[in-house]
Amino acid sequence: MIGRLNHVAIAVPDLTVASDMYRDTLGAQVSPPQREPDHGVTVVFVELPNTKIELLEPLDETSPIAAFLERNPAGGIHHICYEVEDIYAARDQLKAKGARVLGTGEPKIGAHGKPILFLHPKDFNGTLVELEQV
Ligand SMILES: C[C@@H](C(=O)O)C(=O)SCCNC(=O)CCNC(=O)[C@H](O)C(C)(C)COP(=O)(O)OP(=O)(O)OC[C@H]1O[C@@H](n2cnc3c(N)ncnc32)[C@H](O)[C@@H]1OP(=O)(O)O
Ligand SMILES: [Co+2]
Repeated sequence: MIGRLNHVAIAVPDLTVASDMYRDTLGAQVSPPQREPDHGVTVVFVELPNTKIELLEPLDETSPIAAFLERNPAGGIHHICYEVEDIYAARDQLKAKGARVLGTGEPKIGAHGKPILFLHPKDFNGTLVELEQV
C-alpha cells in the first residue's frame, strides 16, 4: 500500500536557526518559511535529490508538535510521510487492521496541497506516520 518516502519531518525550537543550519552548514536548498494554520506549524522545506525534509516550528502552544518539543527541547525527528495512491482506501484498510487514524479520520490538505492523514505512533513502532495521497 505505501509507496515512496515523501518526507521526514523534524520538530525544531527555532526555525530560522534550523533553516540557516541546513542551508549554510549542510549546504541544502531551503524554502522560505510557510505558515500552516490548519496544522499549527510553520514549515521550511529542505529539498534533497531523493526526498524532502520538513523543518517544523509550532505556531503556538496549541500546536500538535508543542508537547513533543517540551519532551525534546533540542528538537527531534517528529514523523515520516509515505505516499499512497488512494488515501481513503489506505485509511479504511488500516482501520480494518486496527491502526488508529488521528483527528477526525477525514483527510486534511497538507503543506504540499495534497490530502494527508496521520496514524498513531504507538501503532507503528513509536513512529508517527503521515500518509499523503499523490
Ligand atoms: C504540514 C503537514 C504536512 O506535512 O503537510 C505536517 O506534517 S503537520 C505536522 C503536525 N501535525 C501532526 O503531528 C498531527 C498529528 N499529530 C497528533 O495528533 C499528535 O501530535 C499526537 C501524535 C496525537 C501526539 O500528541 P501529544 O504529544 O499531545 O500526545 P501525548 O502526549 O498524549 O502522546 C501520546 C504518546 O505518543 C508519543 N508521541 C507523541 N508524539 C510522538 C511523535 N511525534 N513520535 C513518536 N511518539 C510520539 C508520546 O511520547 C506519548 O508516549 P508515552 O505515552 O509513552 O509517553
Ligand atoms: Co508532514
